[in-house]
Amino acid sequence: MKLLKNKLGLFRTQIKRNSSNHVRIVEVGPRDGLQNEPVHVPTNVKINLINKLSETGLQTIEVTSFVSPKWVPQMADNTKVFSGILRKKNISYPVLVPNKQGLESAISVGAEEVAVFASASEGFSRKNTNCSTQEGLKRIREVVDEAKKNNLKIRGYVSCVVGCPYDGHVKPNEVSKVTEALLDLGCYEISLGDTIGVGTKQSTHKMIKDLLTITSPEKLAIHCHDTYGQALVNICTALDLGITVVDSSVSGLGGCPYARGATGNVATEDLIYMLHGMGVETGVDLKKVVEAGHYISEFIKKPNASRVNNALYTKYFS
Ligand SMILES: CC(C)(COP(=O)([O-])OP(=O)([O-])OC[C@H]1O[C@@H](n2cnc3c(N)ncnc32)[C@H](O)[C@@H]1OP(=O)([O-])[O-])[C@@H](O)C(=O)NCCC(=O)NCCSC(=O)C[C@@](C)(O)CC(=O)[O-]
Repeated sequence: MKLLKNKLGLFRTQIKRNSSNHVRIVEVGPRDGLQNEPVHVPTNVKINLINKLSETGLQTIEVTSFVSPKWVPQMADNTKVFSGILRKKNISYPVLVPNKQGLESAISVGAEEVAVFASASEGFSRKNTNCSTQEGLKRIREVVDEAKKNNLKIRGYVSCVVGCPYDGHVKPNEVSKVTEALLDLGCYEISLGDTIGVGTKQSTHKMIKDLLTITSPEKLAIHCHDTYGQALVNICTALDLGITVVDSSVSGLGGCPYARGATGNVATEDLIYMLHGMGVETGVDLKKVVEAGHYISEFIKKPNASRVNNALYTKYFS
């Protein structure tokens, strides 16, 4: 009986996967990628990067964050960056906001979508936002109420969905509780952040399965840092469970300033290469993303963290 049930479950997942042959990529490089960059990245370089990314076919590009510049100095030029980019009609340009002060700044420059963030673990919540998860959710309620009055779209993040740099293992039901709270507040989608990239196929599967008891895969996105090289496997696990929105960072830029040692997100180039190889459409031109990734990696003088970029750049451009 159990075997039959498992087989049926797998069959349903396959149907879901086959019927959804498109993945929406949320490019987070300009925000999540650059926020932890020790080299000061000038405003015009950030603007050039975002404009290049806008030409690739990406539908969503997270531009910057309106957080305290005392906490994240690299994002202090948020208003200049947002105002300087060439915004295309068919692209959404969300910005990260932690509180009402950030929301007001975002609204003042014309942001139409904001992303709020809470942590499934207490330790990370305190280090990242100077408050408990519950206090954070209260702050988010204020942001969401105001954002709704201004007709903004609101995306939610849950950080530390499988592990926390301070508290260790995070239980799936803690992730589900915070996700449910953010959905109840009115977020249209929740991005599940493996902030320190410790997830494996098994822990990612367990976490998402728990979430699927309270919501549907259409409400979820996956956001994997690649610290342990597990990101693509974990993304495939999420796709198998019906998730069709994936966050990534051009050339694997980044990390979180409050999660020491964590590397960047899965590289957008690697994600596209994998998805296209699986026959999944993204609408994104890999060659143009490779060019954008090379541009920013050259500027910050770091080896490009995308293996696909390293393999393809000379092939495309020499
Ligand atoms: C939440 C706070 C503000 C609390 O920080 P706090 O120090 O408790 O806040 P405060 O209200 O006491 O304010 C302190 C000072 O900051 C200013 N301030 C306060 N807010 C703002 C604002 N919005 N914009 C500009 N300035 C601001 C405020 O005006 C004041 O200035 P002062 O009076 O001292 O001159 C702070 O902890 C913070 O900004 N944290 C954000 C940290 C961050 O950006 N982390 C990275 C993003 S999260 C992430 O990367 C994970 C994610 C989303 O990618 C998913 C994943 O990977 O898992």
